[in-house]
Amino acid sequence: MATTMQNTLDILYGLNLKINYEILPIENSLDRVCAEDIYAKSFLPKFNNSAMDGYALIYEDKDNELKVIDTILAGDNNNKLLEKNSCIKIMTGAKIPENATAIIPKEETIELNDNKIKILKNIKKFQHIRYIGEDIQKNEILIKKGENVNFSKITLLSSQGISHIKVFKKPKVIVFASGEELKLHYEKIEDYQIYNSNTPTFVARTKELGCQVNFIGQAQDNVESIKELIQNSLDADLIITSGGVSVGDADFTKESFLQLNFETIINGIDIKPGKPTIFGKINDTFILNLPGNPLAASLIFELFGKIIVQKLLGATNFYHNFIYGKLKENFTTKKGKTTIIPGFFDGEYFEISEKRSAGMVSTLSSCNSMLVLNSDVENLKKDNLVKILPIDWKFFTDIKKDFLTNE
Ligand SMILES: Nc1nc2c(c(=O)[nH]1)N[C@H]1C(S)=C(S)[C@@H](COP(=O)(O)OP(=O)(O)OC[C@H]3O[C@@H](n4cnc5c(N)ncnc54)[C@H](O)[C@@H]3O)O[C@H]1N2
Ligand code: MOO
Repeated sequence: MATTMQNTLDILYGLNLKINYEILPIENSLDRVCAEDIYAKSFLPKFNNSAMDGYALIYEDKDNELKVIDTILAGDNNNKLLEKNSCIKIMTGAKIPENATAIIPKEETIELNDNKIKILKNIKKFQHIRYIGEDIQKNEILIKKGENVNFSKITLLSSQGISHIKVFKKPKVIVFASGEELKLHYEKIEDYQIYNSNTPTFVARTKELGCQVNFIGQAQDNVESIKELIQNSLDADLIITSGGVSVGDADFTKESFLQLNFETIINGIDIKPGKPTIFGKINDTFILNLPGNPLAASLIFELFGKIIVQKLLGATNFYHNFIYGKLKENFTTKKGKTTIIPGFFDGEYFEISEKRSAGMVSTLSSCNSMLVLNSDVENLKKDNLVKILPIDWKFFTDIKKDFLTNE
């Protein structure tokens, strides 16, 4: 019996996986998931320092002529103290004298004779001083186990002199398809044959999502051929196949997996498109059998497969998130089934794709997101707020927009 969408999500959200880690230099850990909690080794700044090129002084002396008694450059270990009515010339980033209580930028002073300066502007106590620990406190958590390592985490790590971290190993994914009518894109085809677009699609998609992906060719539509590919893939964390899961005379995928002790976790999902989806495992290898229809396969992967990948990556943020947008046009559908609707979100409006037939291949190249409609939805009105799930979320546009926020 088919599993509801909600139960399918809960099963996937609840998958309990043991994922192995490796230790990498931080330069090579980009887009990996951190496998340990990482704490700050020291305060940042490590010492009180100047935010400006100028002079360090004792605030109370601000109205007097100040004698310049020394110069401190960034990187100097100069422990000289200020005396009454003195100042020390200081550079941005340099350690300030222990008794300094303000920094005056150079351009807000005039140089007098006798190596003296005078302050030209009002100043505030403690101005332009960057205090120890105001950026990062010693022992503060920098990256939590399960968080993605992106450029900003590299900033944290390098600022702390952390050179190597534990990250989860990239999930190993193997993708193949079955179907006598299918040929790979580098093969010659007859007019009655079809290019296999699903395999390259999921090789690309899982690579984009951070997996290590292997391509092992394509099965013929018979049990022995499919079994050979499966047996060759059981060192993977996840096998993704498409096609051959329905009830047709040449649908052998299910049978082949069952002969290899496939443990079924989900056998059909109550959703449109993509109902014939199967999910299960053989030993420690998860297997996602997507429907052959290309759009159905991709939408099911975006809604469910991506959660499996997030979990295999070791990420703790594996729940779907959404943003609200307005529906661009009125929309009517047949109720009774949870439905995945692809479309394009321009930052304000979600426009439902007109091409939504499960067998299409062209739809997603002009979509960046999707809606999931509850089974009781029949009519959605223009301007209704809808919950939009991103697919492709590098959020740029080909239209020049004013993005400034005004009061
Ligand atoms: N009598 C029924 N027929 C069908 C049902 C049903 O419930 N009863 N379900 C339909 C639904 S829904 C779907 S989805 C498909 C699922 O079929 P399969 O997963 O068995 O896939 P195939 O039959 O092999 O192929 C379906 C379709 O997709 C094309 N295809 C397959 N693989 C690829 C690929 N790698 N790249 C590009 N295109 C592919 C294939 O040529 C077919 O057109 O079953 C319905 N039928
Ligand atoms: O559900 Mo099928 O997945 O319509 O193509």
